[in-house]
Amino acid sequence: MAKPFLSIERLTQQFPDGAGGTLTVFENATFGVEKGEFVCILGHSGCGKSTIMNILAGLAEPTSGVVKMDGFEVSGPSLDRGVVFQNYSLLPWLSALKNVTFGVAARHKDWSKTQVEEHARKYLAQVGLEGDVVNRKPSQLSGGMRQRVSIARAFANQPKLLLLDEPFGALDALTRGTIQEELIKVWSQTEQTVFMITHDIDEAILLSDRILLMTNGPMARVAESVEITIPRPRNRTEIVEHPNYYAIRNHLVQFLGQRSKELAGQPSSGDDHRPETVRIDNSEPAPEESEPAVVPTLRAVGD
Ligand SMILES: Nc1ncnc2c1ncn2[C@@H]1O[C@H](COP(=O)(O)OP(=O)(O)OP(=O)(O)O)[C@@H](O)[C@H]1O
Repeated sequence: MAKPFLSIERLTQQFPDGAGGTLTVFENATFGVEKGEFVCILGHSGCGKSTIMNILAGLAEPTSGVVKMDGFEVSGPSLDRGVVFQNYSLLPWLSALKNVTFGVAARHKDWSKTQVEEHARKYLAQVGLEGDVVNRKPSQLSGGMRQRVSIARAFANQPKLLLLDEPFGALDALTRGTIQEELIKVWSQTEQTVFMITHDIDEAILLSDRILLMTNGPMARVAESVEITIPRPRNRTEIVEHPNYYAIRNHLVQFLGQRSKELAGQPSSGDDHRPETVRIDNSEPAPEESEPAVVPTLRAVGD
């Protein structure tokens, strides 16, 4: 089988537990991400999502296991992997525009100043930042605007892999909704590969091609890969009308509310440690002469 663009193989992370022992946060995490795919990871606090993200970014080393991108092992940070954190991480002394041109100029040393600026302005405009506002410093922008600059900066650098660590976590619901749609727009125009952490189930369904589900830590693992069988383009108001929406949502809620605990600490069933693929599709006619479809038990559990 061909290797995916991004391949995470048997990643294990241990830390000292503070009492002289060892804490195994996750064990043998194994999954792939295809080129151009948008994948979200969901799991309870402490299962190791940010640790996985830091390893993918090259900011941390796993205890064991490897990450390969385009066939090469990832080690150390690189312009090929862009990261957007929750807390914006903009350079406070530079304007919004300069925060974006900074990376673009570093990546395209042969471009003229005008070329760099046009490129940066194009990405800022895609997230709704046009005109004089791009000359403001981060302290003169709202939280939502700052996060828009972070997203524009990340996409403008055109990394092979974009890592988003709860990029909307600090935003109010309305701003969050608008920026989610802007993110979809930029992503669909660039076809970049995105790996994102979120705690928001509806956000994950809206944005993802696939959602990875982690069991609770310690000894967490990536247990399921849930396909989002809802066609694009998607928008927040119409997506809930799709026949698959609540079936997928209930499956995710049930996993996070119940199965993530039940499966905690259990080793993966197969030798390859890959997550089980879950495909829920009520919009397809049932194929004839096939096994009866396994319908996941639906159970309402509060978030
Ligand atoms: N440098 C470190 N040293 C020791 N323990 C650490 C270190 N970094 C993370 N941990 C521990 O590893 C576990 C996983 O942390 P991580 O931040 O990756 O979880 P998470 O799933 O992203 O959580 P959240 O959803 O709350 O952000 C936690 O128990 C945390 O205390």
